[in-house]
Amino acid sequence: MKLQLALDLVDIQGAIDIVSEVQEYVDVVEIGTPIVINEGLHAVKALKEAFPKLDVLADLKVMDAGGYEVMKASEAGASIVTVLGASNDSTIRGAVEEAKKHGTQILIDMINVPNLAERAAQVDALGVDYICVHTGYDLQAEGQSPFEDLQTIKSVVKNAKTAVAGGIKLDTLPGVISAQPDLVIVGGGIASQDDKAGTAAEMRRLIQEGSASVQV
Ligand SMILES: O=C(CO)[C@H](O)[C@H](O)COP(=O)(O)O
Repeated sequence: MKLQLALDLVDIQGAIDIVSEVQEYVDVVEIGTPIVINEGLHAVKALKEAFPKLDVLADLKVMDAGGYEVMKASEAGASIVTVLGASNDSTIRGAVEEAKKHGTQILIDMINVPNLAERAAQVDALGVDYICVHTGYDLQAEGQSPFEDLQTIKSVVKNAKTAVAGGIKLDTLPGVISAQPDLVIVGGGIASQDDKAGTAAEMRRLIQEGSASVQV
């Protein structure tokens, strides 16, 4: 199980500052959609240059032109690119095909997909690397969480790895870990904390403990 730090509400320098504090505890750094909108793919390039050992995820939430968008993000240094599960299958196929040329991975974001189990099974057959349940900020504000959705995809996804995002904090992490996703995505739960390194270290410890308990 890997830990991904999502950076959304900062600029490039702010992102570098946060990652500098927590880099030893995270596996993947996400350049969130707001950063890409504000700064472009330069943000992906800058973070990859600053932290070459970390995987950088470009949260483009691609909805069309999958091949082209994945090509540009891969050229900027992204190891993983997000494509929306609500996209047409042809967009997802184009993204997967292009990703293979670059050794990049595709994470399908199932945000706002109504028929989650059915669509997750369809997307799983398209050769994607990750399928991610995600409760976005607007629904988090209405009290929703991605935890039930994670159970749903765990029961139907057979090929891809599973991921979960949306308001995960230190106190809700144990419940997430017990569902055994392959990738846990945390934004504000680390980036908005006063003690970012301490929080990330504790999350890393819990994840290692949770992964080990399943292996034995
Ligand atoms: O993709 C996102 C928003 O669309 C966020 O990066 C994701 O939800 C994780 O951040 P947080 O833990 O703060 O919810």
